[in-house]
Amino acid sequence: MSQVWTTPHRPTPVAAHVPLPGSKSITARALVLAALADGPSRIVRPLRARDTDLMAAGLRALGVGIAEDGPSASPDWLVTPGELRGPAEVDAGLAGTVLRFLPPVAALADGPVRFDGDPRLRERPNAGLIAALRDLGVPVDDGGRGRAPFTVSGTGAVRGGAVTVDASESSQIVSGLLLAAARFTDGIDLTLTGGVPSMPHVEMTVLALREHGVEVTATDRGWRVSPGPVAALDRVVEPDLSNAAPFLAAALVTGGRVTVPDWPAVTTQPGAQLDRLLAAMGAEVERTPDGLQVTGTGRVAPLVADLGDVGELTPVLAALCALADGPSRLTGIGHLRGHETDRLQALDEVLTAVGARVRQLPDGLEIEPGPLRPALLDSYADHRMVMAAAVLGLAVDGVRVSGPEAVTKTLPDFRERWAGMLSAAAGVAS
Ligand SMILES: O=C(O)C1=C[C@@H](OP(=O)(O)O)[C@@H](O)[C@H](O)C1
Ligand SMILES: C=C(OP(=O)(O)O)C(=O)O
Repeated sequence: MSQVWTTPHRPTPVAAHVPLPGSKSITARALVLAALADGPSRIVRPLRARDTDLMAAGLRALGVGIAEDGPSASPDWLVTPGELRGPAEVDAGLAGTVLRFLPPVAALADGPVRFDGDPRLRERPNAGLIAALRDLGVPVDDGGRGRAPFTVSGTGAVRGGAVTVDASESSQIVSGLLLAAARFTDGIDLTLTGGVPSMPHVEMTVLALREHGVEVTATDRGWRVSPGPVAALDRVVEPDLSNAAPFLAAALVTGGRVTVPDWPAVTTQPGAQLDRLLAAMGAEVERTPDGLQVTGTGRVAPLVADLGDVGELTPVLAALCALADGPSRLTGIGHLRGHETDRLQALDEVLTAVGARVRQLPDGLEIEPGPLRPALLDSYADHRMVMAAAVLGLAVDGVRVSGPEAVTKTLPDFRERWAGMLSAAAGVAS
């Protein structure tokens, strides 16, 4: 039976340092590239959460060695590439990264690999990836649905070469193809048919490939990856800046101060854009020797922004919009209808329940704050909807959310960290 979490109400300013575990997106890329590399790689401070554990399990099912090494509280992952093989089953859970990054790896395996996952995974769009794999010479049986469940029947090699890809529904389709492409006989010359959301995540993929010694060129139509070895690489994973969003938002909502340490000076993580987005919403944002420091000024300003590059920040930013002192308009995020849930619909329901007036646009939301009221909210099995509910609960006494365990997807101890932040007296909240 699903739990219900009464989110803590906080009428006084918070003051906390909130260290955060590793980035989901960097951990996922590190695992895939290490699995395809020419020798063993060490991943230090990997995110350990449902999505990344499923990525590791999927790679193990394909023949990759992944072992824990180091202190038992936060072991490294040692990844030893092996001969990729089927038959295998990959449980993608609700992880878009597993759904889109592992089929091109499975295409390199000898034998059939079946992909499936949670009921909602079966609704997440994947036709662009399946069509591209077929065009690259890889048989995929998806029963004509363009979604999971599907079976990739690799023969141990992928021809690769020129391919035209529709990645309008997810940047992960591009990332998945690029990550495996150096191991295709002819590499890949990928042409996009249209737009692609979440460009920073594609840039993260390109950077990770280059760090592994892979030649990647941006073309005027897409990207080209040269065939060749993927060099083994030891790497330390940056903290997850998207998961910093609810904690930094707490400073804004309560007029307090939150610092997230180890904030990278340069990064491709979209969460890095929280500095400008929270500043636009009224926060004072400063990089200190400690990390990124966000201070609330007592005002939450409305936001008018295209969030197409930073879609995964939307639930928390939309929660802030419901607490702002004017109407907001968030656009460029039509693809969020294919995320863990239809996030535009879910945010409409949740923000309306706490008193906002919400209008869905084809590619976004208009949010007009209203008199706030307590409500029982649904998590829609979406980790970021739980985090959004927590932000609302700071300002609205009596916000409850069902299914809070959805946070296991990327931050299993979110509720403990949230409580730690609220109980810290200008101290460390971990
Ligand atoms: O490549 C990645 O690690 C991700 C890309 C984005 O996906 P979409 O382009 O499907 O939004 C993002 O929303 C997701 O959380 C992680
Ligand atoms: C969209 C997200 O996840 P996924 O990697 O499953 O697409 C997300 O974490 O916000």
